[in-house]
Amino acid sequence: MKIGVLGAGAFGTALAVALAREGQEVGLWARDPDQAARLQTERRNERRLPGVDLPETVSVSAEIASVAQAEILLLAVPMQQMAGLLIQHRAALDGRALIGCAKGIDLASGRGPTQIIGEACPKAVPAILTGPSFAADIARGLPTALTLACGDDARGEELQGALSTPVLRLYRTSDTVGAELGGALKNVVAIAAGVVMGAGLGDSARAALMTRGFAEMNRLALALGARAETLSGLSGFGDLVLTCTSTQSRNFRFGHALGKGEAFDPSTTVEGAATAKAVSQLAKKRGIDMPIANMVGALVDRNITVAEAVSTLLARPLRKE
Ligand SMILES: NC(=O)C1=CN([C@@H]2O[C@H](COP(=O)(O)OP(=O)(O)OC[C@H]3O[C@@H](n4cnc5c(N)ncnc54)[C@H](OP(=O)(O)O)[C@@H]3O)[C@@H](O)[C@H]2O)C=CC1
Ligand SMILES: O=C(CO)COP(=O)(O)O
Repeated sequence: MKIGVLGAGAFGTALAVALAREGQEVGLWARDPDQAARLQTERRNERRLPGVDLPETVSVSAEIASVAQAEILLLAVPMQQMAGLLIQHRAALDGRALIGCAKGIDLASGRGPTQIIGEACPKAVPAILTGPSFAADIARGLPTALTLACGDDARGEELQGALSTPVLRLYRTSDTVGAELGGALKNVVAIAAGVVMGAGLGDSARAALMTRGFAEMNRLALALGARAETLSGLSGFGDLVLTCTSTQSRNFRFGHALGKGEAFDPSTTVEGAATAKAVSQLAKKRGIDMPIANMVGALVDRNITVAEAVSTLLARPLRKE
């Protein structure tokens, strides 16, 4: 089955490389014609995924209509860009299997990837690929396990088969809500974990933050219809652990810089920043307590200082676990 990847960033390029290494023909779409031409001739994406060669079976193009002819399309653009991309290119994309790879919630609509896909492209088969996996690890061929969530389990099984490789192992679920909320919320907690470490609060405080963050993830996700086992799986707990404990994570590094009072490159993709605000809004509407997400949203907007955020969290009333 031919596969198309829309978005030639770190993750899109890594997925294209991993699938092409298994002999798959992969079309990779970069929106900028100059960048597409450079990748196609140089066979490298030095800006987003340095040091990785593109296999011969990857062809890079800025023509979305040609890449979109593939049966399966992976949408590897940042969350806040996904709705615009789908609406702009609906004619080319509707009716395909469209697999969201972004980890976040759209700030304007409060929706996750599969709902955004379903609304923009009503004839598409919406799915999501998520779980603990750094682009650089995938590109190096290191073993990774991810979650493929599709509401239509029969189509999900086809996609699972088409996108798995011996080292990229996909587990399957029909719980799209749980899979996408796990991936979105763990980025918010990872920013908070970075703040804790950057502010010098220590490993014990990070473990406490991760645990309370996981409780918070469950509270919102279950209220929105997710299954508890999805949150405990790769797309929730698994990715929470990875992202809160690795300096490879951009969300963690962004939080670390906040905690230390250092600057951070604004061109870096940090999905948890907008998503913190999106989930705070979702939770507020439902009366759900999300102190960590609220704190991250306020820090991102510079409405509070790190010292104020820490003392607010520590001053919360003592309660049952
Ligand atoms: N990197 C990782 O390890 C992983 C990332 N993800 C998820 O994948 C998603 C993408 O992240 P990642 O690839 O790392 O991000 P990058 O910052 O590396 O790349 C983002 C890419 O999206 C492109 N892009 C941005 N806006 C648009 C648009 N409107 N239309 C078309 N293309 C656009 C950018 O193009 P341009 O260069 O022209 O700006 C760039 O190629 C995120 O949601 C992230 O959470 C998931 C798992 C792992
Ligand atoms: O989602 C990821 C790993 O699973 C990548 O995390 P960052 O976006 O924080 O780099």
